[in-house]
Amino acid sequence: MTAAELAATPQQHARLAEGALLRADDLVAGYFPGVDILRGCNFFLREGEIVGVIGPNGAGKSTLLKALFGLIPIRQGDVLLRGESVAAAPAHVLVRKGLGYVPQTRNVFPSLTIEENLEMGIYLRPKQFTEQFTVVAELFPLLAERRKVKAGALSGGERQMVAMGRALMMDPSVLLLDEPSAGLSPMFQDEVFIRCKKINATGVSIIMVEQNARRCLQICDRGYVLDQGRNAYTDTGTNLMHDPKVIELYLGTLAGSQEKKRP
Ligand SMILES: Nc1ncnc2c1ncn2[C@@H]1O[C@H](COP(=O)(O)OP(=O)(O)OP(=O)(O)O)[C@@H](O)[C@H]1O
Repeated sequence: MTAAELAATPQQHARLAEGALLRADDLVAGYFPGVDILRGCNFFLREGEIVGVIGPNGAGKSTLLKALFGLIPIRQGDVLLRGESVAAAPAHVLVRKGLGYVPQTRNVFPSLTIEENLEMGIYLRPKQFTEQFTVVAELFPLLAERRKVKAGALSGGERQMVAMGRALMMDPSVLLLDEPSAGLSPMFQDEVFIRCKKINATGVSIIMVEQNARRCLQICDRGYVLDQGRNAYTDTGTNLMHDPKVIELYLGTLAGSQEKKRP
């Protein structure tokens, strides 16, 4: 089955999404009344997977994460977490249910130290701070080494570690990452993808929105290409990377724009 065929039918989505950890069915959502950004988007994440979401600028990738995390109202369709509808649940409830979210920008408190930033991540269960800090520091040793340094003094890559570390403090089962490699040097970008694999290996399922489409698809179990708020293609990361239509329509231009950004 080709990527195009998989994306074509909502019935196939419904069948494939059965038993998924997190799924969105026929999602319609937006910011302003009467303006839909997601226009019938289907998505699912199975336990243990890394799923990548790529697509052109403005396709609705970040909006999908915000809708899954209860940050914008869902106008139609449903979001199910372990089979339970959470479409109306606000973000703080979803955090308790095991979702962690790392926004693309303004994802650390610059005037707070690394340690204080991580404390903010577990303010719902402060007594577990020490235990969870040890777990997070195993993934990001730098956070322990520099725990008294203010986040505002860190590099972009280090801030990204703080943001991911903070989201991991609540021991989530699903981590939603919005363009974790954005604005980082190629070396730090690579580091981010390696860390994501390590986090995934600890049992955390990951949804990753990325502009660095090729690198994202390389580490993903499955990927979605969004276009104009709908699924354009979906398949395994490897198949999407080698699908001539996906290359022609999305990877060529996306890869080109990535190249141009590099110094
Ligand atoms: N807070 C907001 N208020 C109003 N409109 C928004 C808001 N955030 C995004 N949009 C609009 O929603 C549309 C989709 O944006 P979104 O950020 O989801 O796209 P994206 O696929 O993540 O693209 P990019 O890669 O450029 O971030 C765009 O037209 C954008 O202008």
